[in-house]
Amino acid sequence: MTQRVLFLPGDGIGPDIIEQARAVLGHANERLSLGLDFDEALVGGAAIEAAGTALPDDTMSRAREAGGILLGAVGGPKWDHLEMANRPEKGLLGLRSGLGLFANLRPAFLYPQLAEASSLRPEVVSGLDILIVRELTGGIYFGQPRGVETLESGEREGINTYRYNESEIRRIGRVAFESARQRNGRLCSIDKANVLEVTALWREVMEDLAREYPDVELSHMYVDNAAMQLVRDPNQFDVIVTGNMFGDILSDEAAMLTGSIGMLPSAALNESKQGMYEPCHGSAPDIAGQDKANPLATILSGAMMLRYSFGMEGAAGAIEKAVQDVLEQGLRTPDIHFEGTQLVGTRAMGEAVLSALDTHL
Ligand SMILES: NC(=O)c1ccc[n+]([C@@H]2O[C@H](COP(=O)([O-])OP(=O)(O)OC[C@H]3O[C@@H](n4cnc5c(N)ncnc54)[C@H](O)[C@@H]3O)[C@@H](O)[C@H]2O)c1
Ligand SMILES: CC(C)[C@H](C(=O)O)[C@@H](O)C(=O)O
Ligand SMILES: [Mg+2]
Repeated sequence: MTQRVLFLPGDGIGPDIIEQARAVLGHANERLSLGLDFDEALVGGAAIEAAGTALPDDTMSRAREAGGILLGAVGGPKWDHLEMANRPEKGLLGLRSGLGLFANLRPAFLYPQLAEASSLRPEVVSGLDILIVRELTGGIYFGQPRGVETLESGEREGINTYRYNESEIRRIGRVAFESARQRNGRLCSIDKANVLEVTALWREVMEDLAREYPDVELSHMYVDNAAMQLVRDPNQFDVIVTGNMFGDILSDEAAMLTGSIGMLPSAALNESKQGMYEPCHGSAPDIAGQDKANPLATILSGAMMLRYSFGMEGAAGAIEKAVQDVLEQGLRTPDIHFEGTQLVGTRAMGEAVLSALDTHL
């Protein structure tokens, strides 16, 4: 059976890193006869330039047809104005909500070879393996009303609304409890229940769900403390579940524990496990087109796609082992480079993964 993969390179370093991930997936596809069929479409600033909108209908319909989507990154100073880009119905947010991709899995895993690149001391971060489960289609990103209004005084007021209903909380909670069950049985729900009603409800629903998962140990933590605990003693966490905005912020923080934002892959899944996969970082306009971006988060996102959307565990594992090999060889893009390792560019890193892959297929 043929499986359609849609590549959405997007903006900035997006095309640089997607080129490498596409080559790696293409190689695995050929060698293992995976039956993947590749498609590509425009999103973000590239789509605004070509079609006048960040999420053209053509892209959306091809996204609906794809079994898995691999996105590079979107955005840049020219397009970040809210009217153009990150509206609930446009660009990346439009893709996420249009496809119902509510469950965002962001694994922060420290490859032992990168301990010295971590922002934390090796002994504090050694063995790090955390899964952040972020709700992705609700919360303050999507709540209505929103906008900027002019008050009677003539002054303007910006409005966003933080809301979650019980079923939204329950369905992301289930994903998190199930993940914790398959891992080490520990789940920490992160909220601001001492201040925000919506997250007090979040906590109540998580407590309710915990009764169905007696084998999972549920704890709760306020988000400010969690931000601190992540850099004090990150190994206390196994699975974390949290809302859209807290998850966005905490996952960038967790990325630095693994060495770089360029190491953190992600999966965004809907109820039928259709998925969009992307590195957690952005379009990095400061290094775009300079052969400096780390392509590993994107390549690892490709591996997550093979695993979650297509059930191709063998091929996914082989890509992950190939990434481990190139790190073992000492190859490093600038973001994870340290003394005694070999500085390489985006292309050389991608090519090295591709060569290493052969030994695992
Ligand atoms: N999922 C996405 O597409 C996504 C995510 C975050 C930000 N953005 C967008 O990206 C643009 C830039 O945002 P930003 O600067 O806040 O965040 P960013 O993640 O693009 O960059 C932050 C810093 O991390 C570095 N960096 C990011 N990815 C890297 C990689 N793979 N290898 C090496 N270094 C890397 C950048 O060079 C920069 O110094 C904005 O338009 C923003 O809206 C998009
Ligand atoms: C670009 C932006 C809309 C996005 C988010 O906030 O979800 C990004 O930061 C991410 O982490 O994927
Ligand atoms: Mg983010």
